[in-house]
Amino acid sequence: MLVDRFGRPLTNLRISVTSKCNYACIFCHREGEESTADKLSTRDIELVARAAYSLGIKTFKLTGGEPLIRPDIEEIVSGIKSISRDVEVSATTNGYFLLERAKSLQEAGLDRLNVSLHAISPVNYNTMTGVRGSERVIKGLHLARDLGIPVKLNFVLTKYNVVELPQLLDFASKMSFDINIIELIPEGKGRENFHALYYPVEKVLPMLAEKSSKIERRSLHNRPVFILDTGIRVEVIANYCNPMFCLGCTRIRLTHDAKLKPCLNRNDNLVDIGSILHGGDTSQEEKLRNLVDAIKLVNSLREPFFKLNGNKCISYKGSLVGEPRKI
Ligand SMILES: Nc1nc2c(ncn2[C@@H]2O[C@H](COP(=O)(O)OP(=O)(O)OP(=O)(O)O)[C@@H](O)[C@H]2O)c(=O)[nH]1
Ligand code: SF4
Ligand code: SF4
Repeated sequence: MLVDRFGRPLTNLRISVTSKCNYACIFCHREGEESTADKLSTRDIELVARAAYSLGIKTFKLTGGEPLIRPDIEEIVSGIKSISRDVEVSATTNGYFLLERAKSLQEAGLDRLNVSLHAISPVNYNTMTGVRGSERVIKGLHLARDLGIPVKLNFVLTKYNVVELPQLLDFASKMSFDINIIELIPEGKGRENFHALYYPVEKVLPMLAEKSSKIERRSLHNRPVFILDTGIRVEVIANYCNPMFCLGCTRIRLTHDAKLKPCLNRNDNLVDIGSILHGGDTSQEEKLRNLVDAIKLVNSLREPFFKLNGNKCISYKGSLVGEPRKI
């Protein structure tokens, strides 16, 4: 397994299979990517995943844009699953196409799903996403549950939807779904709308603590996990000014335009693998060798975005950001 200069193992590859999306969320960070043409074929994705697996990466997350927009998303899943039995493939989706695709994704081998549900009320859902889709997504969620696909609900916390949180906890508890409560990050639309939308996650922690019997910490990002009395797990994702979070980062990204990306928040240290995947007449073995070298290079470029300096939080550039978060 690869480990970076800061002692962080590399276990996880997030693959943005497309930059296209049928939603217009007011906080979208677009995985920190710049919007350009999609360049990854089904075969390209499988090849990169094979190279990653040979370096000890066994966990793969399909993201977008909206991954279920791809007509070949099932082939992408089965291609990665064909690498080995110990590979996990999950997807993060807005859930709009679950009704049509949940069954075929399960048949392709998808292990689990993260589905965004930023509000249950149709009006607030529409405000958050620009789409009248809550009822359809909730139907898709029922189908996923009936099929036995493990689901985590993603809830980006903002001033607009904080009122929805108690209802969401009830819904998730009834459905036996876990939850990610995600603090807004100043990236993409989240940067443009930050001051209008930002709601600090600390303000909802007392409510979670009151409903919980136990609090654990996950190794990924050292995220706090509240185990609710109803049995579901609620993870809190608060990256901004949080050196503990970056210290637990075990991921790299493959962008929709064929670049390896060491950090969600940076675009200045990408490794372009377009020429390895698409350049000339090289054999698959040679492509795989070159991809392995590219992943090693990206691992050497990994660096926590936020770091602790004494009792202050600094960015990777060394500039002072503020007081480190205590979550
Ligand atoms: N800054 C930062 N944020 C991340 C990172 N990974 C995930 N996030 C945030 O967490 C949100 C939810 O991510 P998901 O793709 O649903 O999955 P996850 O919970 O991170 O991963 P799993 O536990 O494997 O399902 C993303 O939209 C990001 O806002 C990361 O490496 N860095
Ligand atoms: S947050 Fe997800 S669903 Fe919303 S616009 Fe961005 S990619 Fe689409
Ligand atoms: S280093 Fe920090 S900001 Fe960058 S991807 Fe990892 S957790 Fe996210």
